[in-house]
Amino acid sequence: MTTMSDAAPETRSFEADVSKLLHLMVHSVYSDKDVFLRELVSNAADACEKLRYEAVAKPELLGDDPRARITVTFDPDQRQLTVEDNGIGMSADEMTEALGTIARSGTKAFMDQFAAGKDREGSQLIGQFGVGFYSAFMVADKVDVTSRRAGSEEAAAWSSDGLGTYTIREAEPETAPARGTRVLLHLKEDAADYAQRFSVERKIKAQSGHVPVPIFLREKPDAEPDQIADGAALWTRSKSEISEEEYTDFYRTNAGQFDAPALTLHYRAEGTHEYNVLAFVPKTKPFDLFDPERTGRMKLYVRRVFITGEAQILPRYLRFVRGLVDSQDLPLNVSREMIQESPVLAAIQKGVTNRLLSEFDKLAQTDEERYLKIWESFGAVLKEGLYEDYARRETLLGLTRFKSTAGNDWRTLKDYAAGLKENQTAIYYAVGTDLDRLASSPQLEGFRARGVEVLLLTDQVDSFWASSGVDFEGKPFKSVTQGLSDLSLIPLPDGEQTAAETSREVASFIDFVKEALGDAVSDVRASERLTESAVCLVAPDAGMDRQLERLLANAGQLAQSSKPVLEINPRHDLVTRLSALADSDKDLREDAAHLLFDEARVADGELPVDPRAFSARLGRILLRGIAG
Ligand SMILES: Nc1ncnc2c1ncn2[C@@H]1O[C@H](COP(=O)(O)OP(=O)(O)OP(=O)(O)O)[C@@H](O)[C@H]1O
Repeated sequence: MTTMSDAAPETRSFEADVSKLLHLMVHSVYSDKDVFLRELVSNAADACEKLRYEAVAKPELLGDDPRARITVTFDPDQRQLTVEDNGIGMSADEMTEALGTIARSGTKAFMDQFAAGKDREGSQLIGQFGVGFYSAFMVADKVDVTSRRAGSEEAAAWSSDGLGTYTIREAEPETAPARGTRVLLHLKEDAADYAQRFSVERKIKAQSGHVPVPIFLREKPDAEPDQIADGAALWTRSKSEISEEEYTDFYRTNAGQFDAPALTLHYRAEGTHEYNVLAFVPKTKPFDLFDPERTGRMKLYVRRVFITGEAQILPRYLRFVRGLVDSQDLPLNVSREMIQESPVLAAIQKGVTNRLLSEFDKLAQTDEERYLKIWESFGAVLKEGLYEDYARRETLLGLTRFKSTAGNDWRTLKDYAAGLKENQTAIYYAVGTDLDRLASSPQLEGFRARGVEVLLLTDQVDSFWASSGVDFEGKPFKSVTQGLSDLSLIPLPDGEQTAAETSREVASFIDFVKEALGDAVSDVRASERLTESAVCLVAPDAGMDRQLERLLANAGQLAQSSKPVLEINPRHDLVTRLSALADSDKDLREDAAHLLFDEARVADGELPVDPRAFSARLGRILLRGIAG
């Protein structure tokens, strides 16, 4: 600390974002205020675990008080509640940093959502953004934090009413905890319940009964504390002794979540490496799931000592999984960086990833409905694995579910393969952003007519994996907007005729259109894939899928986009009539050529090439129609 004088408290302003956040907390009509208690207990437990970790290298930090402990004191007369730990503590600088700013990215997004917010969502957001401490201001009109860093003589005191400023000063040593942090809440009038035993005890047991640090409760600072939670690590107990409620409590406290898990995986790996795994798949999807900075949320413990939340235990495409791995074999006394490189960790990563995927598979077989819920929340993330994790691609393809032209239900690739048509050589897909629009795109018509199923892919990631050379049972994936479709080989159902040869007239109209459009297209040709629409756009034969090209172009990753191919339906009334027009109608044919191209662009979700020219052409044609 550079400027803090001995006695005088120094008043500082919160960072602008903190002020906004506090304003939201203070004024929220948010009903589930209990979460503040879970946040404070969870911070206290984290502080104890951090100390346990630092004490591996520096046992002297523990002094004569080696047992971690959280003490909660309620005082109904003073309307106060205190959460105290004997963990790592904070120096004055650390307090200014931790309790005056918001370090995490995405906080702005949090606040926008919170402000817009429905209560239930708000409660889920608090945990996700590490704004936990500030939630104390939902129930307190003043918060005092006194802390002493482990191993330090000095202590510091922070205080705020949550209204824009806080004070920080040196604390008199005798008023501060010998080690660790004390958070004292001056409760608001309508929050007096949090100073009552029945309420505090019940809430802590329900919300935080499974934190890995024992919790004591006492009435007033000089009373004898009772232990209300034993701090036994839930994951070391046997599965058969643990109830679903206990798992859910643990998940909520440990992962800062507010829903119930959609899937719980708890097992002990034995053999070359020994470790316990307790992992949860959430029910609801965090909204920062696609934030590029979002990393995995699995914590690493070594023999019950918390090591880091940063170890990448699972691949990125499983970043929605919460929980922990507790290893028996990793050394405690190496740095976090070294642990990351350890072959033991690599073995754990492999083991846990495989196990999770096989649990998904099992669930898909035994309880499809539950699996589909998980898929609906996290399928778009799992699919990233299709191009990031080549070795597990087949497994992941087996887990992937699709919407398709075959109906509204989710489909598997096995379902698709079972319905392959005679001479069908590929698995066809269409990519877009909107399912309904995709389902009605003209490119699908010829496939529909032949009963060929087309997968309808609407997640961003789909463009990437589907065009990365994937195949299933020997059949490659092929975009319906890409190149020539080989539809002519697939017979139409009985009674329907295969396309007749394109007439000379139509062929020459096609040549005319090609000339009229010039450089705007790479080709104009008769289409096999259209049955009802007059025109559609497809990618050139060797070109990229059109949706992928659009994505890359929008992201500025494409120097030059390719020219599309305009396909014309030679059997369409409009086309045959235009083809039959005399040469003297050249102007009309020219307008029609451009309008057909614009129509195809619009069907693809794009704008006409030149809106003014478009209106002029449309106007001319309408006038001609009116004039008869
Ligand atoms: N009891 C405590 N002991 C030591 N440090 C603490 C304590 N409480 C809070 N802190 C510090 O304040 C920071 C901010 O706490 P806050 O609850 O707002 O977010 P967080 O704990 O980082 O995130 P999350 O709530 O998602 O776990 C913590 O990261 C920690 O550094």
